[in-house]
Amino acid sequence: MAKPVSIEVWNPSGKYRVVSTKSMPGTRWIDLLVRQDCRVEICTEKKTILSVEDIIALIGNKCDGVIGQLTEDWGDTLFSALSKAGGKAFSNMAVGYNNVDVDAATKYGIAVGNTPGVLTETTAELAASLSLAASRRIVEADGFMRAGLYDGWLPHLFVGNLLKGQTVGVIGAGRIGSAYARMMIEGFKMNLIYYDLYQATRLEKFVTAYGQFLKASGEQPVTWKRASSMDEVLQQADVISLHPILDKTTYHLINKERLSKMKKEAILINCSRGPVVDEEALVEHLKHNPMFRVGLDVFEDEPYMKPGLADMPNAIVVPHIASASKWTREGMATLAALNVLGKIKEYPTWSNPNAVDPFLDENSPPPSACPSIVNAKALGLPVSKL
Ligand SMILES: NC(=O)c1ccc[n+]([C@@H]2O[C@H](COP(=O)([O-])OP(=O)(O)OC[C@H]3O[C@@H](n4cnc5c(N)ncnc54)[C@H](O)[C@@H]3O)[C@@H](O)[C@H]2O)c1
Ligand SMILES: O=C(O)[C@H](O)CO
Repeated sequence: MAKPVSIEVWNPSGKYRVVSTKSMPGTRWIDLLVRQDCRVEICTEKKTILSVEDIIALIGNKCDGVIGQLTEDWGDTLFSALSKAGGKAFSNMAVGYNNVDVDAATKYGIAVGNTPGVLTETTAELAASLSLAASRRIVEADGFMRAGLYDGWLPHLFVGNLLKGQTVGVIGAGRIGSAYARMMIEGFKMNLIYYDLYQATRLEKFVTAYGQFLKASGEQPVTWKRASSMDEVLQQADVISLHPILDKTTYHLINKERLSKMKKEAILINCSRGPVVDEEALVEHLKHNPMFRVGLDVFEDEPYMKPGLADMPNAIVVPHIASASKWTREGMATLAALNVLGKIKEYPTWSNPNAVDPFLDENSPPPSACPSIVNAKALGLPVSKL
């Protein structure tokens, strides 16, 4: 028998039971659920990653919907348990949902929500921060200062790379990849080369217009190129940032062979998902190429790092914090709660999950719609006309 899991309860007499596997930032998400007659149960277990068994215990015999986290394994077992408990909806508090078996959810008629849009700029800002930190060796230099090693200015001390005029490579030019590209182009006047399965038309138009503006101001214009293969990006770019989804096509997209195609002094940034990079091959590459640098927010076996990575001075590592701004995390909690609430209330799905601002305005009630349901089509859910 599954052991009991500790919880905090809001609105005990609410008609619909909604479980959140973690405490989430802000209180708006709780208020919105409570106002619509939900009893909200928040798991208060101390351990960071809940097991399938823990979550089954949380779901119990009657549960209308669950808000879960990207660290949890939402497969057939959990969707079967949720369906038996009368559940209709699950939402990840994340845009990525590689931890969710969407087909299994669809089989049980359960909607799967995610939280796009609200974290686009925040995640892109961390990728940009890592790009700067790696190119100017900020973390190494900080450690040097704190160790009391600085004894005066020297011409060779922590010499890094100038970004201006160099080429930024983006692999996966979707929402976040495009926002990152704009930051690097507008901020540092870098040229763009990108690879995606689809054409990033808006991004191309932006770079063209910005290039014309620079030219008209007597400056060197920036340029863009859509690469016909990923290797073209790897060979030509000075800074490469990875922003695809994680699926079978992107698993170990960056491996030993592909690393060897990159420039010796290139910078690689990963704020997508850890398994997009073969981390063992990366550690070897870092060892043999001291001027090659990486900035990593995500890891292949989170929360662990592959042996040797933490010892590499040419690696900057942060613990999956790319979306960690207060506004964004509160917004993610709101979108996840509204996905679950909307399905319970049989609201239609929002027509454009990239335009979620109306759900985030704290001064007005959110639209009566589910902000983003990834299996809406498969479930035949209606689309909002709002
Ligand atoms: N580190 C973090 O905290 C953090 C935060 C947000 C998102 N993410 C990750 O970033 C991912 C992207 O988010 P998004 O909102 O930009 O999604 P998105 O769907 O807008 O963009 C993903 C892009 O990847 C492209 N793509 C898919 N397969 C590809 C392939 N084989 N080769 C090249 N491109 C491919 C798609 O065409 C799409 O343009 C999420 O799925 C998530 O895993 C991480
Ligand atoms: O996919 C996501 O949303 C991130 O990994 C966490 O913000």
